[in-house]
Amino acid sequence: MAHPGKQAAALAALEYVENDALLGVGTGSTVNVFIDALAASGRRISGAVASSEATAERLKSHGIEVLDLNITGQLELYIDGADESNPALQLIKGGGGALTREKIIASASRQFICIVDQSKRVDILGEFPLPIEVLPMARSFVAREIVRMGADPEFREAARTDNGNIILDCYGFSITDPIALEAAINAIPGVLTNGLFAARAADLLLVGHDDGQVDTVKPA
Ligand SMILES: O=C(CO)[C@H](O)[C@H](O)COP(=O)(O)O
Repeated sequence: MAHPGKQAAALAALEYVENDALLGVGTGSTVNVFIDALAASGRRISGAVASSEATAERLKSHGIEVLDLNITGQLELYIDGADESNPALQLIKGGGGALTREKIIASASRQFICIVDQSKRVDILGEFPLPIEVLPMARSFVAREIVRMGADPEFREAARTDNGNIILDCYGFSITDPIALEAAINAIPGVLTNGLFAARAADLLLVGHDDGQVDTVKPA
């Protein structure tokens, strides 16, 4: 049973799904509730682009067709969770390691609705360690660059992304300018992407509370 706040946010997202929609679908426990609820709701969608192998498997298990982003073109709606959101709806994502595909699909979608429980809301991003997806041969080099930038990278042991890469979880970044930091980290050779969704923030945040209430939050 998912956390009640996650459950409430995921169910609220159903209201934004139109019949025959082509959806982008994120990754994680909140999204899993959304997928199961979507299937149970009887809403008919044309198909979905999945941000991870796990999400693709879950969608298929419900008989939802999984489509290739190269074929679909721009998507109307992307639904995904997050690890943190600030008032501008800039996010830290990647706790589940799917950040690169998530960022691609979010960027290829007209609207990005993010579903979280109340605990994910923060004033300043960075309490949650920032995940960075890195090509394996660049691991030590990128880690040294991150230390030079003032943070403390930790290799996520025994984890490989769906793209065959590794994750560095970075502690202690001072994220006062998320757009600048996102670009600076992405400029390090060997970095595929980092978990800051600042240049492409969410358009709407659905925040679920333990009592089942949901706040609908627009960027401040
Ligand atoms: O970014 C993600 C996966 O890469 C997830 O959206 C994020 O980790 C939140 O997960 P959950 O819904 O399980 O709390």
